[in-house]
Amino acid sequence: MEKTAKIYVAGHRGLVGSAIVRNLQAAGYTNLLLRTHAELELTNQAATSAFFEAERPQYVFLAAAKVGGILANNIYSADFIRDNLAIQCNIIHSAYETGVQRLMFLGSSCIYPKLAPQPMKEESLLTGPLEPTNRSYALAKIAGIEMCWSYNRQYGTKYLAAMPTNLYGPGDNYHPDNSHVIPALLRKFNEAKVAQAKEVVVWGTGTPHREFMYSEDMAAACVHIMNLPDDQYEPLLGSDENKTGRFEPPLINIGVGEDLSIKALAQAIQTVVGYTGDVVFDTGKPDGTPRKLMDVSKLRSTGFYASTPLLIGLKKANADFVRSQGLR
Ligand SMILES: NC(=O)C1=CN([C@@H]2O[C@H](COP(=O)(O)OP(=O)(O)OC[C@H]3O[C@@H](n4cnc5c(N)ncnc54)[C@H](OP(=O)(O)O)[C@@H]3O)[C@@H](O)[C@H]2O)C=CC1
Ligand SMILES: C[C@H]1O[C@H](OP(=O)(O)OP(=O)(O)OC[C@H]2O[C@@H](n3cnc4c(=O)[nH]c(N)nc43)[C@H](O)[C@@H]2O)[C@@H](O)[C@@H](O)C1=O
Repeated sequence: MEKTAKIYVAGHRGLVGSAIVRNLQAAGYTNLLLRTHAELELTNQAATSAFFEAERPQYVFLAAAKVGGILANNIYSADFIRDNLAIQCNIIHSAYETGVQRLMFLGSSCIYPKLAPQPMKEESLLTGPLEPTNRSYALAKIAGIEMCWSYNRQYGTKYLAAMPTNLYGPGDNYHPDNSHVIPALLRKFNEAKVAQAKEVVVWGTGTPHREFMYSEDMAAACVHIMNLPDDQYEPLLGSDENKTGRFEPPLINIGVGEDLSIKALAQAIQTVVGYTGDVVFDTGKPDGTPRKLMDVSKLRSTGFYASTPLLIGLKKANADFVRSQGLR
């Protein structure tokens, strides 16, 4: 991407979108196209189409989505499938109509089957049943991958679907119930520390394993991939199955390649926060997928390695939480 290229970051106030904007600005990109949710409702097809017609971005990072943790996905499953299908359908089709050069659609590691072999390779897509707690969100994301693939095949577009592992970082959603595990536990341990509470309740059995990537590393990976030269980018765009007979969607995993149990994560957050009470597990809450460790060989073959160790990232994320809540 040239430094003056017009780059639309959809969802630029979210965890990932805001990190992409900071990364692009630090690298000297001067022509970023940004719209808040209030300014542009991306589930509205006419509004999205009019925006693309008027602005004609050259590159698009599609980081706008309805996002939440295990409980929100389970409870609001209709909202998750409806909003995500609409947002991605409107953006991908408008990008095609206005000649966007490259588009990166962000999915999630939950697109892979619940019991996919570990670490999960891109080729595990559509090989088995999904985790029920987030099936509606996962199916919307799978439809987004198929949409990128179909447009690439039929229209010769260059749309790539990137599948991040679980993410965390500054500006995260710290809602007590609807957020992901790291922001939720940062809130719970900090609040318990302030209140001198006897215990903190962690959901599930503590045995599931998750892989976590710091949002700044995720943004760096997205910008790195978007900037790959054609001879490295185009092989990622999927094959034409009719010609090759190969099931090769335009898919790339983004992660760090290592995971830990939720129990070990809770202990790490407890240490970072400095909470000295007990940790108990609420086994009435869902565990979700037992393990989802990404195979990141494809990403690494492009030359990208994440640089933030989990403990450093947790300290930075905790500092953001403390600052955002005015606790210190
Ligand atoms: N966070 C994570 O752990 C993971 C995230 N991902 C994926 O990464 C991407 C970004 O996620 P993340 O940054 O965490 O999400 P956030 O919830 O932090 O941000 C999403 C952004 O999208 C905007 N948005 C949502 N709905 C609409 C809409 N209808 N019209 C316009 N804007 C809208 C939000 O604006 P507003 O807040 O104003 O509604 C917000 O700025 C998503 O595709 C997600 O699926 C994948 C794996 C893990
Ligand atoms: C990114 C990813 O995020 C979701 O899937 P998930 O990986 O299950 O994410 P999670 O962060 O919510 O939970 C991870 C684990 O942690 C446990 N856990 C403990 N205590 C809390 C807690 O207090 N809050 C939460 N949310 N989880 C907790 C929880 O029980 C689970 O075992 C989907 O949205 C999915 O669609 C998706 O894409």
